[in-house]
Amino acid sequence: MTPEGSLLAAEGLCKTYGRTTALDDVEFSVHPGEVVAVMGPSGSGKSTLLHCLAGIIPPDSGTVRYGPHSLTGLSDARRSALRRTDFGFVFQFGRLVPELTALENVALPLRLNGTKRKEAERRAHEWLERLEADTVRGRRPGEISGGQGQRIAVARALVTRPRVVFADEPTGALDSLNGERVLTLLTDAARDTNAAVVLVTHEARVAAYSDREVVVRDGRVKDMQAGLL
Ligand SMILES: Nc1ncnc2c1ncn2[C@@H]1O[C@H](COP(=O)(O)OP(=O)(O)OP(=O)(O)O)[C@@H](O)[C@H]1O
Repeated sequence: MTPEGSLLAAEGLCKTYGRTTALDDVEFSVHPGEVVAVMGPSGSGKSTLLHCLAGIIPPDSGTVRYGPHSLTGLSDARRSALRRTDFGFVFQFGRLVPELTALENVALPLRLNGTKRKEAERRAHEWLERLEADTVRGRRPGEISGGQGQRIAVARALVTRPRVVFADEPTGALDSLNGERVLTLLTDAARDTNAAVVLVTHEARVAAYSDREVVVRDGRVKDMQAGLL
């Protein structure tokens, strides 16, 4: 796939940790509304790719373009601001704030972006309903199940209406039924809002929820549907 019309595109990404090559001349792009599954064995470079794409870690060389912005050329402060407004994140273990209720957790990204409490909680409530987690809105993360926690994490990632959602093994800690429900809710919601999704996983079944799969092996990316494997 060419990066033409893409929302996020990386070229020539390289990243090493000491003697380990985590990314080796990687190209990657994703379009608005597209769900791309990033697959590959453990240690192949999937998380490093996701972190470089999201501007969390800088590559040693190469570029990441997000819309008109060169992420790699922005200051740390601008990159952080862009992450808060334009990107959403879901991790393997929700990473919810333990002291806050589910509703407060979902409202948090809006509050950090300056939205007033009442409006932030109204929108958080809507997303909790959509993610089928409204019944636990008053509970703290220690008082809910793993599946409920991941639904809350997805609601929190989507509440700001991000243009790109980065999900790193979002169902890795769930049983298959809960995992499938979370994936359905995540990808449906992202498609409805025309958000792009970069979905890192080593579970083959997750690919069924994606529009395209790429495979990372030894730091190199291969596009399955481009027939390069
Ligand atoms: N902070 C770090 N310091 C040193 N080496 C690292 C660091 N982060 C990643 N690596 C190494 O880079 C390589 C790629 O790691 P990465 O976490 O991107 O792989 P992955 O495909 O996401 O693996 P997994 O599926 O197990 O999460 C691995 O060899 C890993 O050990």
